[in-house]
Amino acid sequence: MHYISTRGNASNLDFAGVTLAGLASDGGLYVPRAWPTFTQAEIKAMRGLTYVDLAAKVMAPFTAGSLSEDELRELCAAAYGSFSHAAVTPLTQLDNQQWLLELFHGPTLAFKDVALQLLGHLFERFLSGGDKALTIVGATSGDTGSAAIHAVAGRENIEIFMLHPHGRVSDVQRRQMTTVLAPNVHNIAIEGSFDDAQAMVKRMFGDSEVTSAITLSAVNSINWARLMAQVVYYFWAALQLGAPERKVAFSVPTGNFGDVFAGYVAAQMGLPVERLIVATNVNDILHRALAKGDYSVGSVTPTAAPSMDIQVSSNFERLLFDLEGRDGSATAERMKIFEQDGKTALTDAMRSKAGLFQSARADANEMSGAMRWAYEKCAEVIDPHTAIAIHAARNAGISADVPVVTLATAHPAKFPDAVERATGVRPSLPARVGNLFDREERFIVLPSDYVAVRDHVLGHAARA
Ligand SMILES: Cc1ncc(COP(=O)(O)O)c(C=O)c1O
Ligand SMILES: N[C@@H](CCOP(=O)(O)O)C(=O)O
Repeated sequence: MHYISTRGNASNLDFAGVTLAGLASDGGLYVPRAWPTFTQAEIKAMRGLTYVDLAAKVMAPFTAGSLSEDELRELCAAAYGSFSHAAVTPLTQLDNQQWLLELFHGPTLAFKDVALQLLGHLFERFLSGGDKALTIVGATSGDTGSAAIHAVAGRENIEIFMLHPHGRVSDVQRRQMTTVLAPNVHNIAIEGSFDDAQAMVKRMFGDSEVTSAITLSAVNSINWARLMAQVVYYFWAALQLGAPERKVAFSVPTGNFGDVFAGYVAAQMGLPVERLIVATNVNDILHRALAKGDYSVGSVTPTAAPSMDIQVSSNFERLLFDLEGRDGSATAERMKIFEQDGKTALTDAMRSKAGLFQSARADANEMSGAMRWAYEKCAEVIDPHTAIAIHAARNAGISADVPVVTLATAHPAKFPDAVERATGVRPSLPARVGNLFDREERFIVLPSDYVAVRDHVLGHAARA
């Protein structure tokens, strides 16, 4: 399998290459040269597989040339062995139509673990025996940070720098990062927003002072391997609900557009998907883009679903590339205008090509209402991000015979205050997380200034 950049001006790489590279050298994101597909018979034959076996089967076409299906299965077994539920990502029924896909049974209680536990093993495999030392730089609005840190803490030849917006993540989210005291972990609180942090991370990949000195890699969903691992659970859920004979709709709490893009990839591979519902909070740039063609950056409003307080969604570029007919120059031009002006308009033709997507926005009351509905009518305590997608799922007008699966992206105990306000229930942290509030924290605060952050990274980076 070969990978190309969405901006058409970087070397093509194999799977090992894109995993280590993270972002393409032209600023674009790597995508497979063509979407691999399964026949309906092949999908039917996946029924009944364990999560690990299914993961190896679904991902094998993407790793071909770098890892065999057997090698991949071994890595998946190691990655998913750390999950607290035997089903890895269990499916729970809410009512006659609504289902929850619980993605929070990994070590840090969010869907990020599904991909990042595997990515830790992939890094180790691709670095082993060589003399490369990797410097990972990532941005987090709360969940990627701890999942990535837990995946690489203490690993040899890797230093990780994680940027989070100072004071804008929950206490649990911050402590899940800052109480990991392994010497290769560097937490940086930025006096700015997640978008500021993400922009600095991307800028480092194009900065020759950085790239000539150290080998950079990414743990955010700009790294293709992240998305690849997230495709699996769409197959997992749909197969249990009757695929490939029956279509399934998914409702996805969305910020950086990675999780829902993984659903789009599953559909490109042949999974019968009825609809992908892109659910946003009041930071609704993606809702405006899909509903009206207006992809324009506004200012970020802090919400009780802080992981989705995002304006510039990295993976939307991967969709734009497909909507532009996989034309790298056209995508590069569009992204250049977007980076300059903070806006770009989707044509009607592009919007109609994106017809699999439907979008919705939930405000604070709608989010709380969905938490209350889940608790009072279905006896489920859900987190604020999941609630946004539940609100969208219940109001999407999907035909009653189509199951709707909401991706439950975080454990409610990550956001106890918001959950308690809505339901009266204060969820407690699972024992496996330990007592975060008794542990020492370590992080530094830096201004939202690219040079200050870059110099800090260069001063502490991994060197072979
Ligand atoms: C709990 C939670 N839900 C939803 C999202 C949004 O996912 P994505 O950025 O893949 O759109 C995030 C952040 O990524 C998150 O941490
Ligand atoms: N919500 C995310 C933001 C980063 O998203 P990613 O999927 O691109 O890593 C977070 O929790 O950090």
